[in-house]
Amino acid sequence: DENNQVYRHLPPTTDTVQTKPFPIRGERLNYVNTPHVIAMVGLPARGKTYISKKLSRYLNWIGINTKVFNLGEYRRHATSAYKCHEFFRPDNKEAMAIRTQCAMDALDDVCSWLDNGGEVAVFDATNSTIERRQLILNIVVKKRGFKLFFVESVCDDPKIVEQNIMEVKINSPDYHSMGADVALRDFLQRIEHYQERYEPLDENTESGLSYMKIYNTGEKVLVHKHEGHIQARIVYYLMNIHIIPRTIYLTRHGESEWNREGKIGGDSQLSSNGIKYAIALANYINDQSIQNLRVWTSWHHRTIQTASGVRAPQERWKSLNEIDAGVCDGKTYAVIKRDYPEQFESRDKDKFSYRYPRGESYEDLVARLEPVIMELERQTNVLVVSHQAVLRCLLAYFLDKNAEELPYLEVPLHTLIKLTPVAYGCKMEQINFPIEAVNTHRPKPQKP
Ligand SMILES: O=c1[nH]cnc2c1c(-c1ccc(Cl)cc1)cn2-c1ccccc1
Ligand SMILES: O=P(O)(O)OC[C@H]1O[C@](O)(CO)[C@@H](O)[C@@H]1O
Repeated sequence: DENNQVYRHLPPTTDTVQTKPFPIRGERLNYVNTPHVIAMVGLPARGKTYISKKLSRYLNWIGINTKVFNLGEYRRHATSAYKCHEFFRPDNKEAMAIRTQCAMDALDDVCSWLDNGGEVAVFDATNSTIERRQLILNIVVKKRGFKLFFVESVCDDPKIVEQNIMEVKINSPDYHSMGADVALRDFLQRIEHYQERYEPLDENTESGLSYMKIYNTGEKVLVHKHEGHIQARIVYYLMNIHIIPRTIYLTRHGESEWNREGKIGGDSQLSSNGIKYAIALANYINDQSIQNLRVWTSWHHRTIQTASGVRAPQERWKSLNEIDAGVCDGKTYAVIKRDYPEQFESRDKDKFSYRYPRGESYEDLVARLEPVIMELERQTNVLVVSHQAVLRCLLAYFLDKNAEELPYLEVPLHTLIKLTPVAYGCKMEQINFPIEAVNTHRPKPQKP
């Protein structure tokens, strides 16, 4: 029924008292959104936070309400300024007590978040012993009935571990008052303390757990008893990401004839300004001599024309086509406001979910763009030539923008967006080409 509830027995017939059948007492059968806990496992500097943040960004973008709970933040909140690695000695009883209490507090917050609308909680911690994983199982599964999936990152490549420490560890609050070399040495000691007690996931010792082991950033993965749709999606996503340095370029097509007339949709030609942009873009990109560059366009003429001068293999993606405005295709906003006043008004009320009659919503666009994002994660250097609504969706993924902000992101014509993955996020640069173009951006109307 409408709550995605699955009933073992037929709901009570309509002639009984209650108007809506109520779920079977005490059992969560709504398999569609059974709350999930993803618990990370691994030594420090194995990319656990990187995976946690990236996975959370992806799940939120596809509409699964996800939040990361980082144990390091709880420890920093519970203790005075970090001194040195001694805190992490396994025989440091006082510190161990604080660390266990922090874990309990974090798990408390995980459970209350999942009780209040959260769908996936990522517990970002080392969780490096069987004892700690048993504690999580008892609280999350046995006591609360949530699903639990462990994700272990195993990495014995010293170069990658060092890259991690230099990129994200020595800038962490723990080391803000130390020099880089002191911080590096201290952190390596910290890893030693965890190494002494580290018990990797192994089906011989923890046969009942659902988990995946990722070796050396995805070179090899082992999946053990994963269950359900969400866990399968997570396995698939984590098998597709990589940390090879690369750049993703995003741009709209050059100004089109219908842009000039204020008409939405269609498949019109580039205007003379748009042709100038196509030439300038091709010169700029060709001059960069970007290695192994791939160019992706939509099936619309205006994007194919815009990319035509770029010397690189080109692919046409139907899923990069502009949002389908249905009955409003080919109309200006003024005509839509005149002919479909109630549609026009309701669109701005909830622009993300609003669907044009016989057309699409931004929500529909995100679903159709998920395979594009998945393939972008697998690639290295790509130039995407697409459209205003589509680029808003892609930008929202890379910049972690929510459904409220997404439909109003500024993506002007004749602007090349350059995205470079850094540490836990993306650096964005905008290259504005000084070529005349109309402004197609409609800001959110101010509430009266
Ligand atoms: O396995 C690692 N070991 C050390 N470091 C790592 C990783 C991964 C990583 C792990 C699993 C997957 Cl599916 C992808 C990346 C990312 N990172 C990372 C490197 C530099 C900065 C921030 C994070
Ligand atoms: O969601 P918005 O703000 O109407 O922008 C999407 C519109 O932008 C355009 O690409 C150009 O105006 C139209 O084809 C499309 O309908």
